[in-house]
Amino acid sequence: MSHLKEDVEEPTEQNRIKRPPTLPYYVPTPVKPFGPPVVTVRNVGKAYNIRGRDDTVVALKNISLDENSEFYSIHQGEFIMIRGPSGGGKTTMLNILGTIDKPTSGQVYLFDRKIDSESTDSELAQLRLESIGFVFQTFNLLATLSAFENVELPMTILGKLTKKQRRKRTLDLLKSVGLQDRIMHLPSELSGGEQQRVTIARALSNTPSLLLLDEPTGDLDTSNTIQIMDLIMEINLQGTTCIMVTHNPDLECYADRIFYLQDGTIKKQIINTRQTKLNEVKYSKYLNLKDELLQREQEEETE
Ligand SMILES: Nc1ncnc2c1ncn2[C@@H]1O[C@H](COP(=O)(O)OP(=O)(O)OP(=O)(O)O)[C@@H](O)[C@H]1O
Repeated sequence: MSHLKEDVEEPTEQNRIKRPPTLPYYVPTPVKPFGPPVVTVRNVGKAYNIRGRDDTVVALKNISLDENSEFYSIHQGEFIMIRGPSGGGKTTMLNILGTIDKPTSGQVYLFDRKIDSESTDSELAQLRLESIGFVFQTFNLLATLSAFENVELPMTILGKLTKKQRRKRTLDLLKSVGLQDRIMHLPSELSGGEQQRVTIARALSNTPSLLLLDEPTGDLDTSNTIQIMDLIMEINLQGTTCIMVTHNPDLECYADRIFYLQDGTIKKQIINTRQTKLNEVKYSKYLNLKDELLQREQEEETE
């Protein structure tokens, strides 16, 4: 089954278009083609044992993302968002897709490689280093290394480039995220938005096929949130598959497809026929207006 954009133009009840890209704070982006499936999930479950107690927490129940089913596989170049209530299993799912965690049952196929409870830690570590980039809410930069050294490190560990090639790629990456003037800064000398840019540059250092992002804008203000989302979308439009967890419903417009996870299962998915960006000025106005209305409502209630 093909899942090119044209195939999903007609919304069904299940795959309805969440929002047409016509609201004033949306900026449409070019329609892009998708490649073959790169992430397939079959009957994945995850149960955590509670230390010191004869008890388990079931975080994921029988999740499948499979061609020919409603929740089809993730295709190369897709931008996926995972949303849902706290404790629903979003981070657990992202960690399993990123091989940071292994499923208790079922299998994940990443670029045709099978990952299950039998996969070895060293095999998964190599797969992560070569093919997967990670961006977290809390930046996770090494505090004693400069922006340059943080970005260069994964390339040094992988050992495929010469020192000269690494240096050029590091500078190119820092330039691509707009940090050419902050190369020697330590993380503590950078703003939150700048630190997240370094994290994104570092995540891209080994040219990953898959970029996983867990609340990448959770600690950022509106302006930085939009700048970081625009940057992630640019990376996605160049062909990198992105899977992002977020609590912010206003960011859904950046995604091609959104999964809603609750109680460890996918409750529904939404397909956007077209990705859109947020226009910072108009979106900020909309947020201010929303705040004003909320404040007025509260004042009226207390009168
Ligand atoms: N290491 C762990 N040990 C035990 N239970 C865990 C562990 N990690 C997660 N859980 C439990 O698994 C369930 C899913 O957690 P998860 O972090 O995936 O949810 P989430 O949707 O990402 O939540 P949030 O939005 O609050 O970050 C929760 O009930 C959580 O308490």
